[in-house]
Amino acid sequence: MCDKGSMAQYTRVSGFVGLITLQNPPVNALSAAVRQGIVDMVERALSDPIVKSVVICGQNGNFCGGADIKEFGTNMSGPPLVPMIDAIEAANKPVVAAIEGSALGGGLELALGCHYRIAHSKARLGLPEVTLGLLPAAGGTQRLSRLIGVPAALNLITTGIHVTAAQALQLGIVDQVTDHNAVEVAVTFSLSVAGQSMDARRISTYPCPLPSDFDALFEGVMQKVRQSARGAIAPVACVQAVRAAATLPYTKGMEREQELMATLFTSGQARAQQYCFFAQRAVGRWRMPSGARWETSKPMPVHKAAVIGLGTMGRGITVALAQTGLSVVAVETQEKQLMEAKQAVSGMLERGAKRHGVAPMLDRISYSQNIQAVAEVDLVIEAVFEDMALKTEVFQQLSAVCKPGTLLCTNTSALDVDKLASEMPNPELVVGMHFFAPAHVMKLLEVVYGPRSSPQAVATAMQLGKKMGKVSVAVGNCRGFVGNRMLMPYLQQAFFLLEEGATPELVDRALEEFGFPMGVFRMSDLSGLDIGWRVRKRDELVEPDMASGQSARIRQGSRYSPLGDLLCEQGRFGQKTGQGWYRYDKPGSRVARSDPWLHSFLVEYRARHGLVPRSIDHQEVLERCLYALINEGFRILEDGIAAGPEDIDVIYVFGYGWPRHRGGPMFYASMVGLAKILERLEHYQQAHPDVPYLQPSSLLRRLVASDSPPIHRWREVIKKYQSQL
Ligand SMILES: CC/C=C\C/C=C/C(=O)SCCNC(=O)CCNC(=O)[C@H](O)C(C)(C)COP(=O)(O)OP(=O)(O)OC[C@H]1O[C@@H](n2cnc3c(N)ncnc32)[C@H](O)[C@@H]1OP(=O)(O)O
Repeated sequence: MCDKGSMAQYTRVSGFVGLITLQNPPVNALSAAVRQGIVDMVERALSDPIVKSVVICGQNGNFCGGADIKEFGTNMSGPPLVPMIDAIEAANKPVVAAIEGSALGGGLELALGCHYRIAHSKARLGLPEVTLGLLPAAGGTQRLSRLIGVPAALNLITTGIHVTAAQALQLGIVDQVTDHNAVEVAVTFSLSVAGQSMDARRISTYPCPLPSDFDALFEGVMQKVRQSARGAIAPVACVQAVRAAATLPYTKGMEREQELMATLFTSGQARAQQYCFFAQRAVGRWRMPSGARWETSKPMPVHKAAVIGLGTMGRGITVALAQTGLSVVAVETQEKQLMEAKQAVSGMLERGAKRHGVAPMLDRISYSQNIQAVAEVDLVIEAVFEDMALKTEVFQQLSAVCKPGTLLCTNTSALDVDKLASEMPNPELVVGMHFFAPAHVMKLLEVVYGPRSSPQAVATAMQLGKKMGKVSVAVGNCRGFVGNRMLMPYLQQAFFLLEEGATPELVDRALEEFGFPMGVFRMSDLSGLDIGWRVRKRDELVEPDMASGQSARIRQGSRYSPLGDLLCEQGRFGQKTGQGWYRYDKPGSRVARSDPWLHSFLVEYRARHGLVPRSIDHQEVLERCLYALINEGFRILEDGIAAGPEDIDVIYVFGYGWPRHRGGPMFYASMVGLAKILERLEHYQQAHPDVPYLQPSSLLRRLVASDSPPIHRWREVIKKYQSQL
């Protein structure tokens, strides 16, 4: 007996069991139609005298990915989740959740309303609402706290982590884990408990186990959450909701959960985080200006890969490749460096394996000092020193050694990928794979294509990035690609602000209060001031052109601040030398302390250049640094280097610490209002006419002239703009 009409299919199985199957591919999200289906089918099962028990499962081996995120922000119709789940819990016949695939968010909340939960061993469970700027408001905060206790519930709900079935069993979230067909196991089990009272299985009736150090626990968690959330409101609301579970009766706790959710639901932060969710998925659907795109470009199979150069980046890339299960040939010509790298890579793999409870992939890697060892690999990632001549030489050797068709990737962060490709006999096989340090940890990968890169090469690098657990974004080739190119105006404005009267502390505080984990100066100290210095030297910016009679603060016709160069000349390279924009207790220390030397240096510098310091507030810091960065983002879109604003936003959220609850720079611009961004850029450009980065981009002007359409419609304007160029 079967009813296939709705988005929750009803079947009677084993004679007496009502089986309700959620049907909303790909993740069986709880859309209005699915909720209606569940309500109807539960009612039907409970009113059918033949049915003794009920099992709820999801189609295609996937229980439920939670509420339908696409419905948020629309006029939500259909039955609400809370009464639907309450009705399941109140049922007088046993209801068993058969969890395969994912039970996330509203999906897990639905399962918590059931009387029993049986999970397949490969299932994953969690309440990730916090990552969407929300909280689990279908009773999740109230039921989970009662079921597994406050500390464990706080951990799951404030971080949004997914746990494995085995972990869920240990925590007490599920009652049984099986390697067999979870639906069949659940059906058999449901019959074994048919006829029994379910009173003891209704989680909402459980008392919430209170930890002895209750106040200290909440205080500690709240402090931790506030520190790591950097202004995000959802994690704080999650703690408040769990506290309500611990201190209030269930119905009152539910009222508090709803109240907190109401504030989050309509917040700009929730919009930003939900935008990020979809943007992260949208970047996988890449397209190149040539028209080549993800659906029509088939990746090449990659079984064996090589890494050339085992410095910091090469080591991280080797680890990341080995962790995906690939065979890796790691090449380093310097013997000492090779020995050190072997040790470091083994350590990283062992630590990673321990953390994830898996075997370290040490035997996946073979080391060599000889580039000939890469002859049989399918793909090479070059990670040698950032020098064009050296990279060209390595690539030429690779072309001679590798089997035909091997993909040649460079991990350059700044050099011209197309120029490198043009030196090769097969330029179509060359792409950039720009990893971020540490490469085995950081989620972002920029896949850089030039005009000669083949769609297949891009598809292969994108797919490999995905396998490595990266968020891969395909971008065009230009100076700094997307991320570093946008960083240039941001850094430049920060330097100018120091010249005009700000301190590194003031600038960093403004940016950290905005939500960055580190302000620009603390970040520069961490990465090393010498890196930018080397680039500026290569660009011949460091030496003033006295012959031209121009000021020491003008280079190549534009305003320039030599502050960073002057610090480097003093050997102040940041944390590694114990001094940079801040001072550190010793080289390598991480705690940045205010440095009186630096403050006097700034005073002298301003006096020497006739600069009269003025008071600068946080608003000016944010507008100058962030709007200049955003302006460059518009230029990148104009140039077709990024396909859409989502690509830029994903790069900034996953690679540059842009706070997720602000959605990325381009989303932030859309929230601030494009007309306001334009007006402020024009204002600052008038005040600083010698700064080209403050000149508003034509695309920004065009968007404002087109009534500032919402961000999802920018691509149409960009397309029109580009077709008119
Ligand atoms: C009124 C509210 C009351 C109560 C609170 C309840 C709130 C919630 O439940 S909020 C939702 C909580 N759930 C999640 O956050 C889970 C989100 N999804 C995922 O983490 C993953 O999609 C997955 C682990 C479930 C599957 O991963 P994977 O197999 O890698 O697939 P994709 O991520 O690429 O997703 C495929 C496809 O499905 C879309 N999608 C996924 N989840 C949802 C969802 N909950 N609602 C709507 N759409 C969803 C996803 O966007 C992909 O489609 P596109 O490529 O077109 O974007």
